[in-house]
Amino acid sequence: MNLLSAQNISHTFEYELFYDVTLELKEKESIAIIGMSGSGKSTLLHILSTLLKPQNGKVELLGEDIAGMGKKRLEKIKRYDLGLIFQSHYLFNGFSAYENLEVAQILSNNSIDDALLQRLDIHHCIKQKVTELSGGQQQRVSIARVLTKKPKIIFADEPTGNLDKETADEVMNLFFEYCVENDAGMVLVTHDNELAHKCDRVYKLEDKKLHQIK
Ligand SMILES: Nc1ncnc2c1ncn2[C@@H]1O[C@H](COP(=O)(O)OP(=O)(O)OP(=O)(O)O)[C@@H](O)[C@H]1O
Repeated sequence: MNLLSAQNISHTFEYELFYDVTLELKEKESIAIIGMSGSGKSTLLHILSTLLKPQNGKVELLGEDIAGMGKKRLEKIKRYDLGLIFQSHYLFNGFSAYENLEVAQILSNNSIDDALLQRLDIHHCIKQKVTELSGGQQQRVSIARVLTKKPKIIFADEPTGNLDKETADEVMNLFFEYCVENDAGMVLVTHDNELAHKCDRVYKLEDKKLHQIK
C-alpha cells in the first residue's frame, strides 16, 4: 500500500507555484524534495501533510482520499500517523524537554525510548526547560517527540538545519532506520543536496514542475 499518494497537485498564491505534481511514498521509503528558495517546497510539504488544502488534484494518506475524510478521521490521522518536523519546533516552551516528550508518550501510548535520547545526544539535558536549550538541542527534542509518537509518515522541512554535519548524519540515519523498522516513510525538504541523495528518491521543484532526479 502507498503511505502517500498525490496526484496532479497544483498551487497558486499570487502566481502559479507548481502544477501537475504527482508523487508516491511507500513503506520503508524516503524521498527528498529540493529546489531553489521560493520554488514552493514548503508549500508542497504543507499540502502533502494536510496543513494546506490542494487547489487541484488529490492527496491520499494511508490509502484514503483526504478530501472525503470527515474532520474526526483527519484529526486522528494527523495525531497518530503523521509526524511533522518543521523549522518552527512547536515545543511547549514553559515545560522541560522531557515533559514535551511525555505529551507524545501519553497521546500515543508508547514509551520514551532511552536509547533514542542517547542517540540524539539529548539525554543529558532532558530535564531542562526548552527555553534553556540551544536551537540544535530543541530541534533534536522535537525529532525525539515525533519519533516517540511512532508515525507512519514523517514530513520534515530542513530537520537538520541547526545541526553540525556529524550530528545531521546521525539524525538522518536514525530516520532511515526508523522507517525500515516501522514500515514508515519520510518526505524530506532540504537545500542540502548531499543529504537529499541519501534518500531513496530525489525530486527537484523547478519551472513549476516536480522532476525526479534520482
Ligand atoms: N501563505 C502564503 N501566502 C502567499 N504567498 C505565500 C504563502 N506561503 C508562501 N508563499 C509564497 O510562495 C512562494 C514559495 O514559498 P515556499 O515557502 O513554499 O518556498 P520554498 O521552496 O520552501 O522556499 P525556501 O527554500 O526559501 O524555504 C514564496 O514566494 C512565498 O513568498
